[in-house]
This record gives sequence, structure tokens and C-alpha cells, in this order.
Amino acid sequence: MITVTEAKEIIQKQVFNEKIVKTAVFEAVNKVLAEDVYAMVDIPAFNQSSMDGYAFAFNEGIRNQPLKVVEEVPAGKQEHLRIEDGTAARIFTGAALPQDTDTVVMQELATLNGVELTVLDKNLVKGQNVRVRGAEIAEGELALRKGSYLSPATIGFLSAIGIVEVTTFASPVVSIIITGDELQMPGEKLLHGQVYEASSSMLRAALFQMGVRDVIIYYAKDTLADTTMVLDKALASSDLVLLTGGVSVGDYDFVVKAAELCGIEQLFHRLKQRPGKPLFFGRKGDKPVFGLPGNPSSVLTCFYEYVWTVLRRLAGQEDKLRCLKAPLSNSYTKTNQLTHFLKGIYKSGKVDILAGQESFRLRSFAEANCLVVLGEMKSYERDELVEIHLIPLYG
Ligand SMILES: Nc1nc2c(c(=O)[nH]1)N[C@H]1C(S)=C(S)[C@@H](COP(=O)(O)OP(=O)(O)OC[C@H]3O[C@@H](n4cnc5c(N)ncnc54)[C@H](O)[C@@H]3O)O[C@H]1N2
Ligand code: MOO
Repeated sequence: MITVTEAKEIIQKQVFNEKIVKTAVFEAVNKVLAEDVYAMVDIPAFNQSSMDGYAFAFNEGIRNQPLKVVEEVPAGKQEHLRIEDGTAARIFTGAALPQDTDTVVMQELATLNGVELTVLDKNLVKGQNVRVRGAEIAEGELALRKGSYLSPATIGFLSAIGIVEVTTFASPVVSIIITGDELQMPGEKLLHGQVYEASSSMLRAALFQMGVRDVIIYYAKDTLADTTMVLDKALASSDLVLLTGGVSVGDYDFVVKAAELCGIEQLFHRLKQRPGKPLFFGRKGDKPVFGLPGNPSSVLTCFYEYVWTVLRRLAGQEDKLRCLKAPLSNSYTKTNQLTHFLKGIYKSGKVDILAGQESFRLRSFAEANCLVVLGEMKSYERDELVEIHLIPLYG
């Protein structure tokens, strides 16, 4: 059995080939840029007024010499205007300044008598209320680097500089293989010895939340032949495979043997942790394969602690769950030296370890917002600082 740290190092060392795709900017939220993006034009593309007011060529005596208003420029006017020195143009926010004008006075700080404009703004300086051509970005300038996360703001920025399509890391196709002959579909009548199948919807939800939408769900019978056949199929149809259950030492646990028969290289099996002790990790060529221990709470803990990072890396993001230190609001005694991942609530700077930590339960997980990581120590006192991993509840 290896430690949690060793397991994470093994995962970190793996190199996987990311796939890239062209994506419409409006559909690229949550994705990551796979190449640098450069501006194709100056933005703004012309000297632009930032106020409703009057545009003119500034000089220091402007407040003492009324200007004749000779033009009107609403936003979007496409004509290239030029006005004589000593005249002004009525202008609106977003409109292009006439050639050789450089300053705009807000209409509240000027008076108009017929066509005669008097500038009142005592603090007006040259260039005021003008967004200069290329001020946001110049043609050919780097707009966003490869590896940038595409947030709503980034998508707005790309649109504002005229980009319609970007190259992003492709979201991986993920197969989930559910094993266990005792499983019954929710909504069906539960017969003696059956349990409702919870992991497929839970994992699919976790994947959807992180933007992975191509998810294929398979069910395998508790036989070596069926598990091998389904695993082969899943490997052929996806970039990453998750199996649930069948990874322990029972006579009906076939995942490890099936993985071997499918040509999957085993990188580890069994960790010094709870829950999720029998976790399996391997790869076939470029494809990571996780055998998640069947108890639903082990499934989700292992997903967040190990699978999440790999999925992020496949999508071009080098990040981990948010990790902090917080004082315990209750004491906790461990009965072994395994690393424990405990469902907790982090609130007002403290963390509370919830009751009901056994891995068959999901109820405490449903309430939790973090996993509390307890290392080798046997008992933890109230107020002792512990590491917590925040569950990404909002994607
Ligand atoms: N002799 C030993 N027995 C077990 C050990 C061990 O070290 N020695 N480890 C235990 C631990 S810890 C875990 S975790 C489990 C993991 O075993 P499997 O991966 O083989 O999981 P299963 O036996 O298939 O299932 C465990 C449990 O979870 C329920 N389950 C499975 N899948 C689902 C699902 N999709 N939805 C809801 N519930 C599910 C299943 O009915 C079992 O109750 O092994 C221990 N045993
Ligand atoms: O390692 Mo298991 O997940 O505790 O029940």
C-alpha cells in the first residue's frame, strides 16, 4: 500500500496528450485557450467619445472663445468627418471624433446658444473624455495567452476585439462503468438484497459541474468476462475511464483483473487512506483509468481527490482543489494511521467534522462543503489547525 502523497505524485508525473478543438467564443466558457490570441485590429478602432457632449481641437483659450457647432456625430456614423479649426461637433458616447479634434466636453459643463457653444468646464484638459484608438489593445498585440481560462469576462473581451472562434483544449469524453449485481435503478422497486444505484448520477453531476458533458455510462455484471468486455468498449470510446465497485478483494471483484486483461498498466492499487482504500489507477496508452471503490462516499472522495485534477489537466488546467488550513471546532479521534478525508463544514473560519463518516453514507457528504484531511496523528484537539479541501460546489 502506498501513501496518499505517493499516489498523488504518481498521478502528477503522468503526461497525457491533450486534444484541441476550434470552439465558437460564445460556447467557450470554462474552457482553456490552447494557443495565444492576438488582436487583429486596434480597439477602439478610432478615437472615440466617452461622453455625450461636444468635440473640438483643444487649446488653452478654449473657455474664452465660443465655438460654432457645425456637425452632429451619433454613435455608429460611418462618414469620416473633418471640421474646421475653431468649430465643434455635437457628439454622443461611443461616436468617432472628427479628424483633428482631440477633446470632448460633457454637455452638462457647456452651454449652447443657437449654434454657439461656450465651454464652462474649468478642469478640461486636452484629450479628456476621449478613448484613443488602440487604447484597449493595438493590432497585433497579444490579447490572451495560451492556458488562459475562459470566463464570461474573457469571452466578452474576445468578442469586443472581434474574435469569433478560438482554439481550446477539448473537454475529455469520460466513460463511467458501474459494476455490482446488487444495484437497482432509482424509481424501480427495491427487492431483497438490492441497493439503489447512486454513483452514475453523482459522478455525471460532478462531471457536468466541471464542464465535462460527454459522459457515457456503462453497466457491467459482476463477472470477469463482462467487466473485461465493457472496459474494452469504454476504452475505445473515451479519453478517461472511471469504474465504480469491484476493486476490492472479494470473489466478485473483477476490476483489477479485467484491467490487466485489457492491457491497462497498473500504476497503483490500494492506498493508506479512508475512505477509498482499494483505489486503482492505471493507464492504457494516453487514457487514464480509475477504479473507484464502490461505496458511494469513497467514489466521490476519490473523484475529488484524484480524478478532478486529471480531468483539469486534460482540459489544459494545472489546478487542484482549493486547499486551506482551518482550526477544528470539535476534537476528533482516529483509530488508525490511514489518511482520513472527512466530510466537514467550513464556516466563519472554522471547520466542523460532521457525524456519519462511514463510506456507505452520503448524507453527511450532502451537507459538507469541504473534505478535512487528517494525517497520521491519532487524535486531533479542538482549535488544532487542519488541512481542508474545499469541494467545488459552484463549478
Ligand atoms: N476483506 C476486505 N473487504 C473489504 C475491504 C478490504 O480491505 N478487505 N475493503 C473495504 C473497503 S474500504 C471498500 S471501500 C470496499 C470497496 O470494494 P469494491 O470497490 O469492491 O466495492 P463493492 O464491493 O462493489 O461495493 C461496496 C459497497 O458499495 C455499494 N455500491 C457499489 N456501487 C454502488 C452504486 N453504484 N450505487 C450505490 N451503492 C453502490 C455496494 O452495494 C457495497 O455495499 O470494499 C470493502 N471490503
Ligand atoms: O476504503 Mo472504504 O472506502 O473505507 O469503505
